[in-house]
Amino acid sequence: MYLQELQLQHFRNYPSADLKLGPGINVLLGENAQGKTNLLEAIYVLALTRSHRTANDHDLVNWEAKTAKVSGRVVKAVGSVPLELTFSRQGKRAKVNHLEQARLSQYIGQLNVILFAPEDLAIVKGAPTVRRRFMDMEFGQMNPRYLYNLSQYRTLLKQRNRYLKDLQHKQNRDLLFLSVLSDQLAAYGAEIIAQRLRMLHKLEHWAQAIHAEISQQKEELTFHYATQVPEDQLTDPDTICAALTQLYKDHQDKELYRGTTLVGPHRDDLHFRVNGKNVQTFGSQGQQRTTALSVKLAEIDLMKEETGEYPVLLLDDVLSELDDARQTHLLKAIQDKVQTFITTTSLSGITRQLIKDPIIFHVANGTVVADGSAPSGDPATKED
Ligand SMILES: Nc1ncnc2c1ncn2[C@@H]1O[C@H](COP(=O)(O)OP(=O)(O)OP(=O)(O)O)[C@@H](O)[C@H]1O
Repeated sequence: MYLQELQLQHFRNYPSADLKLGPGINVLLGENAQGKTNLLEAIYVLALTRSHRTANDHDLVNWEAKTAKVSGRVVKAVGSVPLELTFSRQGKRAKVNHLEQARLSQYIGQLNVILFAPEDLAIVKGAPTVRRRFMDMEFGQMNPRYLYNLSQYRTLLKQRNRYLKDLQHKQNRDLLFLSVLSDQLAAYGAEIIAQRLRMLHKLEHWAQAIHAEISQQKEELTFHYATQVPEDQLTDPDTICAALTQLYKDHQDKELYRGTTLVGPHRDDLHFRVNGKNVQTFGSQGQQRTTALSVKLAEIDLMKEETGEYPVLLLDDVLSELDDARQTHLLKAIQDKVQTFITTTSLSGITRQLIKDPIIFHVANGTVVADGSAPSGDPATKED
């Protein structure tokens, strides 16, 4: 799939913008703080209805305006689809084919994106919440069922936590309602865990091959899904559900004491191991970087397999962060098959091959102008 056009209205520092995009490589070129990342963010938001930089949608609205709009047209094998998102104080509205969607989960998945940013290292080095968010965002956009289970699970989790808090200080506890909530939560939790395991199994397969190649076959990357559900019960959703139900019973006193749910996919983690050792704790910087890049690159293949289409790649300031070997792998993975957006302050830093036939957009102070070729005299174009 690729994004053919993008329109912005009062989005961040753009009063308005209307871009015709290329199906190959699109370079967003400009000085610092001009709006390059804001453009990438707009594409990310158009795909996922939320930003990767802020949890507050209102940050996306231009400081001088009340409403922001992002719209675009996605071209897929089956045809093209117009998408539109509006953000205002009243909330956000999402349209597919000009029709308003009652649920955002019906909208997400129309446009698939993978964002590469310097913060990706946090997937390996950061807290478990970063890895859970990674799984939820990525698997959610590939699989509407995952998104549905997740949203049901979150609603029930809030309700169960509230009820646990209510029970915390009571002498006479009515535990029947708690067990009803536990059963419901276990059912959705089990679906999420089973889907995570299925997707992680595939992701591991692709990531392993990429990691082995980058490390010249010296390292083997493996994944381990860390959960309280016993390993021999991590099979089908029914078995996982029974295991979770048992865990809620085992942890009941502790949960009542703490007033919160201590078991389930919202507490699970994903460990990356290189040659059997947890790379978060024991890996070198280089191994951690290779792991993060392998996992992100593997997503391209996973998305293609799950959705039938290649996703759109957003590279925010990452090329300068990668050494030559890692740049080459990134390049090989996207070459001629994936629409890519790259932000950069200068073309000279980008691998020569990577900027083969790019469309260049000059970004300055909330305006963006397309340019068929790189500016003359630029170091990257001198050899042409
Ligand atoms: N809601 C908003 N309304 C108006 N301007 C905003 C809003 N949010 C951010 N900005 C402005 O957008 C600019 C930052 O844009 P952006 O993050 O896209 O920079 P960039 O071109 O990617 O720079 P760098 O190369 O430093 O990452 C800043 O000048 C900031 O003040």
